Amino acid sequence: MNFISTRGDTPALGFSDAVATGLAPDGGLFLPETLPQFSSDELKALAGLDYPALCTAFFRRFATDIDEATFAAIVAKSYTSFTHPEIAPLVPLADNLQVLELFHGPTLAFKDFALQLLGNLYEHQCAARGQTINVLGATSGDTGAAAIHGLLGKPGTAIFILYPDGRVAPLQERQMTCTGADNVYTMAIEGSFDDAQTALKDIFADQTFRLHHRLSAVNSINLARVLAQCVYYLSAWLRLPTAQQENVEFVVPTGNFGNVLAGWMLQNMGVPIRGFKVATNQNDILYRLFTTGEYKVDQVAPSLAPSMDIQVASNFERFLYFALGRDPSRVREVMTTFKATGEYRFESFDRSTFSASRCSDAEIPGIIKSVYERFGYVADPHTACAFAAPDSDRHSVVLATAHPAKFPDTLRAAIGVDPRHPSLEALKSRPIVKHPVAASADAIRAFIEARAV
Ligand SMILES: Cc1ncc(COP(=O)(O)O)c(C=O)c1O
Ligand SMILES: N[C@@H](CCOP(=O)(O)O)C(=O)O
Repeated sequence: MNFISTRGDTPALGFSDAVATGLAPDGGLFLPETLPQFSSDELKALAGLDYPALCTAFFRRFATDIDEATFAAIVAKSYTSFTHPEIAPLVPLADNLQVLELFHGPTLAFKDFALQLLGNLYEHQCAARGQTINVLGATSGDTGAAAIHGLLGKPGTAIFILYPDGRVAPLQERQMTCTGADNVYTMAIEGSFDDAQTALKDIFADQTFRLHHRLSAVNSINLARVLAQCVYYLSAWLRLPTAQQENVEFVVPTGNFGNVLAGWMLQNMGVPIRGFKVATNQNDILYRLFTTGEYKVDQVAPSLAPSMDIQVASNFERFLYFALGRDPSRVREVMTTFKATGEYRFESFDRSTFSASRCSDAEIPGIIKSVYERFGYVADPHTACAFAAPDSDRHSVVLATAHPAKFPDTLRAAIGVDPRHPSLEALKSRPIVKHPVAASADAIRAFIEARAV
């Protein structure tokens, strides 16, 4: 399987090279050249596989340049650090409502699903190619921690994480800055996640720097992230009774649009999912897109669901590619206009698969309370956004994207509960090590230059 850039000016690459490259050199995002199709017989054959076996079977369609036994071993290792035997349990709340819990990995957020795997893939690549690798990511809280824990102490790797200072939750910051690992560098920048992500893309666009440092990406600009996230949708879908399978809507707390895009890509591979609800916080650019057809950037407003405080959603470009009939020249045109004006209006696009909801900060505590009172379920503030606009005519599976213990202040204020997790408690007495760096590509480049392996 080859992977092509949404902007069409990069030669197609195999899986391992596309993963190592991260952002395509033409500024676009990699996508599979064609989306493989799963027939209903093939789907039936996947039912009953455990999570690692399902993940391996799914990736056979994509990671065709890694032999199956090697890939299976990488996958098996990646999911041993999850504490729930089902890896991604489906918790019933009502007849037509379930929660897909995605927070049983080492950093208690859905990012672990892809970043444990990516960390092990990088380790495999370093060994196979006899090279070191420097990994760069931007985070609004969870990707950074998960990426760091995917690569912690792995020989031949260094990891550089940009995050908006003061705009991630205190325990998220501790997960990144209290590791004590000497291959981890956390850069606290002034500004928002969008500022961090813009600087990161500028650095990846600098091919000389990227190639010199063998720089790779851990954000969902990396196609391996999105593919690994397809697997938990598939796993959940396969576990639903037949009547629910075709009527299911996944309700997805959304920021950078990687999570819900993964589900949508799986639907486009022939898995008959009814639809997806894009659930935003008060940073509602994607809510506005899917209700009006207009994609228009606004100021990022810090919220109680800080990891979703994003306006410029990276994976919009992948969606755009499909929405524009897979025409890279149109993607280039739209992205150039968008960069200059901060807006784009679709004349028409089929958004029937998507519904959308948004949730203000004023609403989040009330939703946490009502979910707790109605179902006895403790939802973190991001997951709470997915409960904002319940549907009655379909089977809803809400994606619980983070463990509530990461956000104790909001939980205490909403329901008087103080959720704790031993891995987070252990961090509270450790020293924070972070590096203030200006949110400019030059300053970040200089920082990396001095520390890269
Ligand atoms: C807890 C949590 N929920 C939801 C999201 C949004 O996911 P995505 O950026 O893939 O849309 C994030 C960050 O990405 C997150 O950390
Ligand atoms: N919410 C994310 C932001 C980055 O998203 P990604 O999926 O592109 O890595 C975070 O927690 O860092």
